[in-house]
Amino acid sequence: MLPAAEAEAKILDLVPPPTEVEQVSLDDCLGRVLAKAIPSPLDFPHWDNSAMDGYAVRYEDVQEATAERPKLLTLTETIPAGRSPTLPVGPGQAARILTGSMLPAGADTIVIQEVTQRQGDSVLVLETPEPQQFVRHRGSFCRAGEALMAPGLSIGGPELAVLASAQCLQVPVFPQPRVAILSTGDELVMPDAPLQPGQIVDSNQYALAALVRQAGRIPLPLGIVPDQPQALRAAIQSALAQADVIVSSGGVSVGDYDYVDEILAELGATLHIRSVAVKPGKPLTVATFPAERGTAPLYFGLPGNPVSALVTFWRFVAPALRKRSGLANSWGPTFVPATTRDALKAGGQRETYLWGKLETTTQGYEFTLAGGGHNSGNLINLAGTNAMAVVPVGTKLIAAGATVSVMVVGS
Ligand SMILES: Nc1nc2c(c(=O)[nH]1)N[C@H]1C(S)=C(S)[C@@H](COP(=O)(O)OP(=O)(O)OC[C@H]3O[C@@H](n4cnc5c(N)ncnc54)[C@H](O)[C@@H]3O)O[C@H]1N2
Ligand code: MOO
Ligand SMILES: [Mg+2]
Repeated sequence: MLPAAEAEAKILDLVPPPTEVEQVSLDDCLGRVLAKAIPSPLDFPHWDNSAMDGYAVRYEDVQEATAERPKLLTLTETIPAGRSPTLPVGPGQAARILTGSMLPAGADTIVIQEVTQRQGDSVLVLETPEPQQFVRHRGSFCRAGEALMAPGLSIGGPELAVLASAQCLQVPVFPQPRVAILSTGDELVMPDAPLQPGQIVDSNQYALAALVRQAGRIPLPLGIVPDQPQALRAAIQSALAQADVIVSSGGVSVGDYDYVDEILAELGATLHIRSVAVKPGKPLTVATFPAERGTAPLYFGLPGNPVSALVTFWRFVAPALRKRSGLANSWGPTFVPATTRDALKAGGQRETYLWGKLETTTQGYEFTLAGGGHNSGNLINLAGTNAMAVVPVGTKLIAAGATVSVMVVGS
């Protein structure tokens, strides 16, 4: 059994970063990954402008202004945002300026209106400002030609704002990996089928498609595959034709109907991992197919137990998808140190994941174990949780009140 950290590193080594680039319109690129650096077409700010409502002045005119000896300046004009100044500010003059307005020639400093007194077409300055105060200088945020953003960034609200500001209407992004999802098992039926004795609903299909979609990738749910070698072979071949990553659940242990590894080998795949020292999730299969076009397809055979499938997805598949999507770094899951409110028990043989709720308190992170059975077949008490406490190999008990590493998995 491979230790979890080694399995993660091995999996990430198998995943090449994407090389193809596609152009997507600005309106459609939320959640995509930027494929190229975006050079700035212009200076940010585009021109010197005011950060406050007040008066644009020449510093030398007001450097000795006080409430007792205010400085009187003659107003040239009012400059609203969105219009160019029409007059320079000469000695003894000021322009009325609003936040975001362009600085007029000659002015170098903004005096906020709170420290002035308006007198018709003139203004009294009652305080000496700092030189150049409240001026946002042209190019001080980013100069034309410099990179606005590096490749590998996930495009969210701030990134969209930058792209829009730079008038980048077509955005270079990496193609999204297509992730085929297969459920193996003769006992599985769709949620609308009446359950016969021995049958259960294929819940993994829903859970895994949701996690793929939440990760911003495209799930291809390919349905239920019976425990028959021919059917499994055909399903994997069909998945290979459509997907970059294949995620199956079930059929990877040592049972009489666990055919996944055997079929993968028959189809020419290289099996890199067959079991990992995690609980739940031990019988995890990771394989690659020879690359026929572009990148070698990656296969994850997750264990069928519902919690095992999700834990192995969060711990191993999600990082691989992040790297495969072109994200620059931080592929691994997020682990935070938390105080556990409950005692955490484990067997000590495998790194053990116990699900529960992570909360932020004034004391820091706190973890509460989900009530009910911590059994890899129990998906019921997984609902409403957002984290997994990790009990390391060799540890059988983490006492209540002690610190534990917690993997953050959702909201
Ligand atoms: N003799 C041994 N038996 C088992 C071992 C072992 O080491 N020696 N490992 C156990 C562990 S740990 C796990 S985890 C499971 C993994 O089994 P498989 O990946 O082969 O999965 P299946 O046998 O097909 O199913 C296991 C379990 O999960 C249910 N299942 C399967 N698919 C779904 C689905 N899509 N939705 C909901 N539930 C699903 C299935 O009905 C079984 O109950 O093996 C242990 N056995
Ligand atoms: O690894 Mo299994 O996932 O313990 O139930
Ligand atoms: Mg089995």
